[in-house]
Amino acid sequence: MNFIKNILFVIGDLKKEFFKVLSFHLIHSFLISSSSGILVAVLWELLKPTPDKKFIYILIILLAVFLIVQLFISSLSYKKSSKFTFLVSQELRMKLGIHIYKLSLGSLKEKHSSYYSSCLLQDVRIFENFFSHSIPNIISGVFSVFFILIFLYFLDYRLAFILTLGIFLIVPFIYFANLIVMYFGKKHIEAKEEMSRHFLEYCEGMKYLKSFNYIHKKYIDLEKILKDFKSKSFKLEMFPGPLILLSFIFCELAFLFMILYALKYFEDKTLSITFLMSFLIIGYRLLEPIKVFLVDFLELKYMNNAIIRIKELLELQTIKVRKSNKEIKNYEISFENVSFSYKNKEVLKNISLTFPCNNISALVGLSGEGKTTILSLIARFWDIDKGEIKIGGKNIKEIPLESLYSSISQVFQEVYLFDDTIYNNIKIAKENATEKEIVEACKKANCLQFIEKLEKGFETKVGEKGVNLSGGEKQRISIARAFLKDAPILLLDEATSSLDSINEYFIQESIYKLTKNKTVIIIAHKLKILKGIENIYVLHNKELVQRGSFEVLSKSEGLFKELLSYQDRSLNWEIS
Ligand SMILES: Nc1ncnc2c1ncn2[C@@H]1O[C@H](COP(=O)(O)OP(=O)(O)OP(=O)(O)O)[C@@H](O)[C@H]1O
Repeated sequence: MNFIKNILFVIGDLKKEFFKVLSFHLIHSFLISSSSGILVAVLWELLKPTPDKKFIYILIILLAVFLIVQLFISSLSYKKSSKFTFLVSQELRMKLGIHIYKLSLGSLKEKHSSYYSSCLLQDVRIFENFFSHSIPNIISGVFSVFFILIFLYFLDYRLAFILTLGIFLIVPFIYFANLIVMYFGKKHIEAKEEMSRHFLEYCEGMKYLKSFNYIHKKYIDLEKILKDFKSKSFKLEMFPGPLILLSFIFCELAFLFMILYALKYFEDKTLSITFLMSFLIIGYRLLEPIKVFLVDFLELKYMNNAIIRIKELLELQTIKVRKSNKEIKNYEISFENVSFSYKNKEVLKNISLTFPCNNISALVGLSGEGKTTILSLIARFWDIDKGEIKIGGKNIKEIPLESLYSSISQVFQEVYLFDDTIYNNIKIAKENATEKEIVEACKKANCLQFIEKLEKGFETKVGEKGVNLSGGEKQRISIARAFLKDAPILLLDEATSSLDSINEYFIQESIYKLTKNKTVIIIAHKLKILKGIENIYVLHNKELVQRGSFEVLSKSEGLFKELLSYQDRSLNWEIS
């Protein structure tokens, strides 16, 4: 009965609408069964020695009315059912979308992005198909069988009992077919996700596959995955199939068995010809909904697998915000004995540092020392294991996410652009930004010139992940976003690494202007650009090893001076 719980879980607050749809299907199946009753009445009248023609006409008119009402209710229940289905799937997709937004990056990264897209698209689609096609069949199957059986019991309980027995005999077959669908259905859904993941990688990584001449190997992998999917699809269809066929055969056998008994009772004179004929007609009508039910009931089990995955996604840990009455006094950021690990890999150990407001601070260290991690922790992409991170004296775990995100502008190492126009890509930083503000931000980020040179200017589509733009152009757009957002905290992670020297110079100037009343943290591998910065933190081996101004650090013995000297040496390096 887990599947009922699962269905109710997915339906959520729409239970009332669901029961309305159910009641329409119920009325519909009642009408279908009742029309069989009218047919029997016609038959009874016809088999009388002197049939009452007038009564037969009345019955036929009644039957016609029933059929019209049935048609009306059927189209109404179809409409209600479709409306309900698309409402549930829309709500479900929105619920999943919001849930994904609330996940910490740690939870989010536990699964491949194809998992989320297959949950949102394919699994919800399975659910959609089930609700729009299978639920009506299952409900009308169950209720039609129920109503017809009641009617048959009124006619002759002995024959009705034989048919009931026949129906119960198929239960073990359904049970085993269900187990098979549960098992192979799960594997099938997983294989589908695996296939979409590989296709995605195959397309996205094409540039690298070509440059490393690796396409052939990747194609063989893809072929294997496609074969695996084919085999799982085949198993899903083939293994439960014979059991369902056997169930059909058992139903037909039960019907034949019933005929044998009916003939026996007829010979015994305990069954009249009228009842015998009625049983033959209506009893046979019982088989149709049973068959439809059997096929669609398996769909239910397949859908159950999809719901289990949807539930799994909804159970992934979201970021929690603790209640607090404390106000943010300013935008100073402080780390107090912070330790952090990615799963089991410790990256930061007992780090304590302060990034003062109205000031620029910098993080320096070798590659992989945890600089980007520190910026991610400020934005609460992950939660720390130990210690406290505070903004203006308030623990970030107590700051509502919306307000935390709106306080931070971030320029990431990797720029992500949406497959939209340049204008809309910049505007994501400030929903209600005016055109003037966007142009101003572009001027500061030194990207107005290149945008205006494009044929469609701001309306140019950047392509998937910004493929139509160069690395430097993408980076400037991402800087323009930060200027536009104008948040009190600015986090710059190698923000100018893809730029030529001229652009880098002008943007740095803009950044320095921007930082007057902000808390700015810069990560830069080119240490020379940190000249004049008072707060530089040097990380090494998970710990903070040096702190101080550029002037002091460049003269003191330590990692900073060593890094600086290597940079000087690399500048003087030449191909001999
Ligand atoms: N999502 C993640 N899951 C697991 N480990 C991660 C993850 N992100 C980063 N790491 C690891 O954490 C360590 C610190 O990474 P981080 O990106 O913070 O370093 P960084 O100092 O910014 O490096 P770089 O200067 O090369 O950008 C690295 O060893 C990296 O492999």
